[in-house]
Amino acid sequence: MSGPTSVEDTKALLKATLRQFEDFPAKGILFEDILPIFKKPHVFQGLIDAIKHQVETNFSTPESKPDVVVGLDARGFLFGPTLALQLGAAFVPVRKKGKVPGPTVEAEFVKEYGKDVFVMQADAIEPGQKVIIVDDIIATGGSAKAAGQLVNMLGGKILEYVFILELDFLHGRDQLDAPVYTLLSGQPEKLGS
Ligand SMILES: O=P(O)(O)OC[C@H]1O[C@H](OP(=O)(O)OP(=O)(O)O)[C@H](O)[C@@H]1O
Ligand SMILES: Nc1ncnc2[nH]cnc12
Ligand SMILES: [Mg+2]
Repeated sequence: MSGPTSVEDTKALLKATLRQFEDFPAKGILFEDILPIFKKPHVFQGLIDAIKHQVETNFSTPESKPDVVVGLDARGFLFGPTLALQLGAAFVPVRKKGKVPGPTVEAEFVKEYGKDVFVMQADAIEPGQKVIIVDDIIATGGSAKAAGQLVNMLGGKILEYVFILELDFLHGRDQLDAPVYTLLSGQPEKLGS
């Protein structure tokens, strides 16, 4: 079949493309592997088209259109820049500590299997710019919350958070200060359940 794929078809394709690995990177974690998406151009294209459609539907006027897509180091970098180009928006990376020169802002966070520090260049976002924050997965929400804190520190206005997959039993979205859009949700609460 050729031509554009519907959002429902894209969700089914994404679900069929993700892989799970038990006990990675730590015992008890069921790891959701998104990398196979990028081996299949039609699945990657469907992902971008579905998110673009959602953003353009919800923020359709020139006044509401996003100025910036913020992507989270590292897996948010795999599709954030492509999405930004498609939306006619800038791309700004949130990086892990130790990689970014010049004046920066920082936020510490705890995630499903560890803790880290996110950093953004202090001139990356202008006050009042409208921002969409993207990442592959929301688990506890610690990473996305920290990214949101950085955007807020620079005076950006967060329109929404976008994820490919939500591990909904961890209720990560409850930590976030703007609407959340995810294409897929769900995961068994415990390995083997
Ligand atoms: O909702 P949370 O509990 O914060 O977890 C979600 C985050 O964890 C993973 O990143 P990770 O830093 O592990 O790896 P990456 O560098 O490959 O993106 C994932 O890509 C999300 O960014
Ligand atoms: N279970 C999981 N699989 C992949 N990435 C993750 N990031 C946080 N939890 C994750
Ligand atoms: Mg990540």
